[in-house]
Amino acid sequence: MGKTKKNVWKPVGINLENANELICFEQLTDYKIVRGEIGESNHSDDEDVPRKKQKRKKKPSNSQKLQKNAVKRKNSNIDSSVPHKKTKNAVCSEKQMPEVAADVINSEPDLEHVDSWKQFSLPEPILKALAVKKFERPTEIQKLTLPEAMLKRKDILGAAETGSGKTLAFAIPIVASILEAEENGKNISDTLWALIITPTRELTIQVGNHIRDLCRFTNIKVQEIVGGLSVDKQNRKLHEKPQIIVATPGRIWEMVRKGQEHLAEIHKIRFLVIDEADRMFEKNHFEEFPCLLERINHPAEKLTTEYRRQTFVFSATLSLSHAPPSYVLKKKRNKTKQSVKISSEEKLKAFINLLELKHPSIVDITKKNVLAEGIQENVVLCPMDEKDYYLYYILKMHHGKKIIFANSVGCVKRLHRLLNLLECDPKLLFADMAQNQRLKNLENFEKKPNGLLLATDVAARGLDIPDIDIIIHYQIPRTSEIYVHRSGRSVRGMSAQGTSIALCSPGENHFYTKIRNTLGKDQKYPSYTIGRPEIFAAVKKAVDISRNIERIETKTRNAQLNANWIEKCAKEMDILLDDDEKPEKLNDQSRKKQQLEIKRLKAELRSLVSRPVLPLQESLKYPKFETVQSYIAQCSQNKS
Ligand SMILES: Nc1ncnc2c1ncn2[C@@H]1O[C@H](COP(=O)(O)OP(=O)(O)OP(=O)(O)O)[C@@H](O)[C@H]1O
Repeated sequence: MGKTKKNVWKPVGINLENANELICFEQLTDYKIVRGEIGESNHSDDEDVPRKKQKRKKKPSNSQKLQKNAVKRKNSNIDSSVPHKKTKNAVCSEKQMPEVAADVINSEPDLEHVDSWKQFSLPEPILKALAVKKFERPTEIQKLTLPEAMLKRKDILGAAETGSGKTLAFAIPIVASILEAEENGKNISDTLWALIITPTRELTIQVGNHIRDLCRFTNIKVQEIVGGLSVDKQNRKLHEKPQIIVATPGRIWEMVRKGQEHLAEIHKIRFLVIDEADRMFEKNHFEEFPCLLERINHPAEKLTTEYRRQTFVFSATLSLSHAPPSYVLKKKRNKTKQSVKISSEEKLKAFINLLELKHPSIVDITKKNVLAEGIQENVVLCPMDEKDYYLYYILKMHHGKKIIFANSVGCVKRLHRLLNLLECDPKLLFADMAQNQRLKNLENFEKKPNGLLLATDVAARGLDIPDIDIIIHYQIPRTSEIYVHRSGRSVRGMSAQGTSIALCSPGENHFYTKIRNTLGKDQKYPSYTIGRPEIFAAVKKAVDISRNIERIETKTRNAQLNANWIEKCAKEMDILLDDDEKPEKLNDQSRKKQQLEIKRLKAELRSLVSRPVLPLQESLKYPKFETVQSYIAQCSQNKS
């Protein structure tokens, strides 16, 4: 809701006999929506104006946008209070970092704050970058990985909860190794040194930015290579010969296959990182990934000790063990006549064999329940067709940033239409969307304190967006891994808290039970409570109206599409349709009637959704239900 100005409240005549806890109903008239910090409405006309103006401006290219984002991130992290002193390693030319250079070069981060990193003998530019980020001490996974990777030069299989800092655990050894090689007089400024593979484009860009942050006091070049953006532009970027490439498997393989010059010696990379490794090795996904691995591990190119490569394999669910899917189970049972459950050790062994790793260090600090500490879990058990009520209720009752996950694109699209009608301003993210739209939606979501993202599992892994309060599983995910990763979008870095709410219909109950079993939880479901039944009733009404509008609009749209298709086919085949073959179309009168009905429903809906659900100034950060309860108690005291 926006803040209101010039409010005029007018009593509304409604029968309140059965609404015990309801205080009153009023209609707000003569108001003006002012964009506020909490819950901006997408219905407001104010929002459209600058957008239209922006359209006229020449749009920046995608790569410009990405670069701008990277710069924005850099600037937001820079502590400019202390003067800068150039050091041997930190030869950062102003030409290379034009926009950040001024701040960075004039500031000398205080290395006292990063004392606890000094045990790893990190090069000074890395310590400075950590100081700028205010990362005072390593996280657990970093503490355990760095000595193995940097001092013992081991391959690593790393498993730690979501949001625990795995990116730096593999990035620091790479950057340190480049700096060390330079220090030893090697000219490797144009050498492809490390390749990092991640499963999604957004994650690739995020990891690229993260590493660029780490390299801000160096000359190291980092480049992202992802599908969906121009191949030519990315080709040009590779002509700059980046030392670190972060990529999705499909696009990088395409470029390797086509003989891209900088990738010609990909078998000589010193570091290979497979982030979200369990996802990368999933059957029928990333078909190009085995080809890429084969090229990197080409037997004819057996490397001398000089080129010994280190491989880092990371994921929050790397060692999560559970029974395979039922269809695999059935097949195996027929053969072995016994139940098969892959153990954590077997799973890790499979990665070691697939990647041909020799004596890797296994750093597995996942806890029994795998989920990140600080995530509060809840479940709503409800019939399928009531999920929309609970969803909207949760959105209305709790402030903060939220992500709604669904299993299919169709479901996400339907919810998008519904939540738009309910003025929740959801941003969409699914794999088939144009890449620039995906990035734009993510950026818009990130910016808003009460942002709402509606996504498929393309957003489930790795995305590191600060301050996400609530994750809603609109549909129960089919695997425990997805549940862990989805929920893990809410608790990032040190000392964060978040909530994961699953909407579970009777038909999904066995999936939910299986997830709980795999994650070692007991069978007592942590139930979500409806604190305000009267609000739930109002929410239900609004959802019903929206569904009604959505149903009418979808029906009309589908009928129109069908009619167009039949007519197009008939024209292409040069066939004249008989009257009874012609697709049914609404006549003018029916169309007008339908439009009036939609108009009426929309007006009714608007009056419902424009009213604040809770007349409290205070924001209801989940799960502070006691705030509502004490408000009700206070109101009834005032009444009596
Ligand atoms: N030592 C540190 N101190 C404070 N914050 C840190 C530290 N290391 C990393 N972070 C921050 O923690 C957040 C999560 O880090 P990162 O994205 O690497 O987690 P992750 O373990 O890879 O999570 P996921 O499994 O979900 O991909 C990031 O915002 C990162 O900047």
